Amino acid sequence: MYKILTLNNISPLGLQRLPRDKYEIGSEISQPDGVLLRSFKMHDMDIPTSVKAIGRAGAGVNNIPVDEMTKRGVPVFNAPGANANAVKELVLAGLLMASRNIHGAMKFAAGIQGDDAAVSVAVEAGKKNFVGSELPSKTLGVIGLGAIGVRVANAALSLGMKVVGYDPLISVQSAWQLSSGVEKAVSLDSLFSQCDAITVHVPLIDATRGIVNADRLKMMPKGGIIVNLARGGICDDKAVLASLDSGHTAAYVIDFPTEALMKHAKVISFPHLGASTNEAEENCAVMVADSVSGFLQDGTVTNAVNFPEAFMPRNSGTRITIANANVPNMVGQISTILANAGLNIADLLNKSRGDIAYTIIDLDGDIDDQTLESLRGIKGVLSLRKLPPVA
Ligand SMILES: NC(=O)C1=CN([C@@H]2O[C@H](COP(=O)(O)OP(=O)(O)OC[C@H]3O[C@@H](n4cnc5c(N)ncnc54)[C@H](O)[C@@H]3O)[C@@H](O)[C@H]2O)C=CC1
Ligand SMILES: O=C(O)C(=O)COP(=O)(O)O
Repeated sequence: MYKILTLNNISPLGLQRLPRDKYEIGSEISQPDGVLLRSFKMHDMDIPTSVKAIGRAGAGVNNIPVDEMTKRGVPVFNAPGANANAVKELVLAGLLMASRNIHGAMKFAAGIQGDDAAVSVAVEAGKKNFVGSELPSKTLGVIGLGAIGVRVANAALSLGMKVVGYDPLISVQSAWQLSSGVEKAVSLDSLFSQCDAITVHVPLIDATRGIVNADRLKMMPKGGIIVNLARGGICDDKAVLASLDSGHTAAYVIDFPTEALMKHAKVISFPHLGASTNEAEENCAVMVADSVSGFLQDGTVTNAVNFPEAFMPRNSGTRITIANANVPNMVGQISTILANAGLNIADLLNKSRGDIAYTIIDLDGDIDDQTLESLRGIKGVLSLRKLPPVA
């Protein structure tokens, strides 16, 4: 029986992938084998040593101590692209709300009092205060061309916008999906100087913290729009507020409001709603439940942010999986210990990613505790699991 601790509500469709005869799931589980979560902040949590896998039903993993888990040999899975369409749609909504002054106009309409005739007079008199502008002929800058950024860039093109993208680390898959109509910015400064609206779709990491700052906001033409549905901290909020107050920036759309942002008339605040659609919640939960169960039951690795992809079909024997430092002669030491124990390797897969390597070994026979301890004792081994033969 595997024990799964949930730290947020996870869509039932995802939890159904973990059958009750094999999984005990709950928010109060002690000594869990796996953890499923969304935005719960795990940094201050004492993560039990029983945890073998963590599954983030979403994209961003800045709420998880990934480096610490890597040192423990614990994979952290996420759900790449599973909520990207949901975020894209809210970005477009935010862009339209800002460019058509919908936020202020709705507040005005909701505040009108009187009978139908009075309402009609107020509507016709008041609408001139909310004149907006249309998207075609405007230039959108997209920072980060991953699952979300590519979808936003392609959608903005189809709405008639000129689109400029910036992502020095763009993946081959994203490059394939990106419309050829999206122009490449040579630098962030160049992107800011040519864009009427800018949207960020990068993870919050040291390199991206504060990339939208006072100097860059000044490079934008007057009346610009900033959209941040990625993470608080990617934009320097104080600088954005100052730019809104000076009249240089027209609107700031944010999915991570703060007290100061929420009070500001030119800020459109959403309550971290980007991924909150039924479809995205289901997609994320299913994807990450499959990854976590694949790892717990078979030691396979799909969509981990800190482990190499690793899949080897299961034969009927005992399987061992080992995460270790990516240094020479680890497989040599492992196979020597197995050979000395008289164990034949039926199949073996060894993959590496950065500082970590991961090995799956199917054995012809069973492995005893002493041999497992010898393997654990190899310098550089971070975690080792023995998976019973498939029934
Ligand atoms: N508001 C919400 O509910 C949601 C927010 N997000 C946020 O959006 C972020 C992006 O999500 P996805 O597009 O799914 O991730 P992704 O991993 O597919 O794309 C991120 C892109 O950022 C690029 N990048 C990394 N560092 C960069 C840098 N310094 N400059 C420019 N580009 C850089 C990467 O090369 C990659 O192409 C997530 O990390 C998360 O923080 C994601 C989903 C929902
Ligand atoms: O996937 C992400 O990065 C998100 O920010 C979504 O967060 P949530 O799952 O809605 O708490």
